[in-house]
Amino acid sequence: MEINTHVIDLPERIYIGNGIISKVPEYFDQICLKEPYLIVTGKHVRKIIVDKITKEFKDYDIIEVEDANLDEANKVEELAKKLKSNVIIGIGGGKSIDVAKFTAFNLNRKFVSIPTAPSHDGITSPFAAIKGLGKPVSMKSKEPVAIIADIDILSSAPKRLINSGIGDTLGKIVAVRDWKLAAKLRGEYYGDYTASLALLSARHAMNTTRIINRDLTYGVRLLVEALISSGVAMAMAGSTRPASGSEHLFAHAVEMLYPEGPLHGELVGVGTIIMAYIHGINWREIKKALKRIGAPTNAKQLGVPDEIIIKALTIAHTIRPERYTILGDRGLTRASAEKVAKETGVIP
Ligand SMILES: NC(=O)C1=CN([C@@H]2O[C@H](COP(=O)(O)OP(=O)(O)OC[C@H]3O[C@@H](n4cnc5c(N)ncnc54)[C@H](OP(=O)(O)O)[C@@H]3O)[C@@H](O)[C@H]2O)C=CC1
Ligand SMILES: O=C(CO)COP(=O)(O)O
Ligand SMILES: [Zn+2]
Repeated sequence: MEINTHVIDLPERIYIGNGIISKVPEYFDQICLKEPYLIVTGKHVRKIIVDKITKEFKDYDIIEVEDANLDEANKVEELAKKLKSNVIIGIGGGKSIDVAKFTAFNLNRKFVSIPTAPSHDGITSPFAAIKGLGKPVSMKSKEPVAIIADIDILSSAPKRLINSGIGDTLGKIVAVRDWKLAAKLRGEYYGDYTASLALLSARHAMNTTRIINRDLTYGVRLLVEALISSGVAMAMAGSTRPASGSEHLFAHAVEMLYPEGPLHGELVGVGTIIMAYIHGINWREIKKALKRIGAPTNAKQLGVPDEIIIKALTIAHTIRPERYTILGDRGLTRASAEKVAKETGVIP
């Protein structure tokens, strides 16, 4: 009899609270993380936040990444080997965290996640979106030994980044429907528990849209918890399936066609409106929620030409053919793509 082993890599410890960034050295002692450390960050985050963390470090190096791609990951890998660092720390948005966890996985080093923006659910997930590997989808990576989520820092991130995290999380409403559909039509494994966890994150994100305009700190805390549990859902499922369906395929397609475009979560938000419409669920509620917080709901606000939106809708199903979604095997015709984009108000 074949025994299927399902391995779940979860974060070991999550620190979440206000002003906790100054406690990083204390936390590292608690979980016995030893220097030298390698910090992976971006040039903006380095200026604003990294110095606050490294004040008490003695043996460490910092590397700035501009993009989450293979070339950058290779540079980080080389430096980590040279430095003989056992701990790779990602400080920043999704890009820096992804490069750090991908390198930590390849070298089998410990990975610490210090998010500076609640813009994505890669904070916890043992997956990384690394460009240059053929497909714009996530690769298996290292789970964090610790996540340090300072709500003061996360709340002071630009509003656009906060809204982006809400968009990424609302996407789970569609992702879970797509997963259920794949289970019914293709007999794909469907994990009820992880699906529920992902949906719970989306519910939290929906609540956040009602709170954040009057209580930013509380709203961000709620959002961060949602992002963390969506990442846990991915870890438990052993894939990004609970967190990424047709709405993400649309986002990836736009990113491919229009690389310097919007933030990941902004695209996922608009993708969620469109795919919810195709699923026949309450897409207006999703659109209203995004509008409430001032997140983009159409091509103009995204800064993406209408033609790219239509093209992306027609190619989205080809991005990850093995992941069945509402787009089916043949995707949308150009005429249908135009129709759904118009009816949802994404294009005029
Ligand atoms: N692994 C996974 O499961 C997931 C991965 N992702 C990936 O994450 C990426 C998206 O992450 P996202 O955070 O939106 O984009 P980025 O990491 O590219 O960050 C966007 C910008 O925000 C800046 N920034 C971050 N924090 C702050 C802050 N506190 N104050 C001011 N500026 C700040 C960054 O600065 P700097 O230039 O210094 O970095 C960067 O310029 C995509 O590559 C996506 O594929 C998304 C979801 C899940
Ligand atoms: O962005 C993600 C979840 O929010 C990861 O999804 P992908 O596997 O589609 O890259
Ligand atoms: Zn995402």
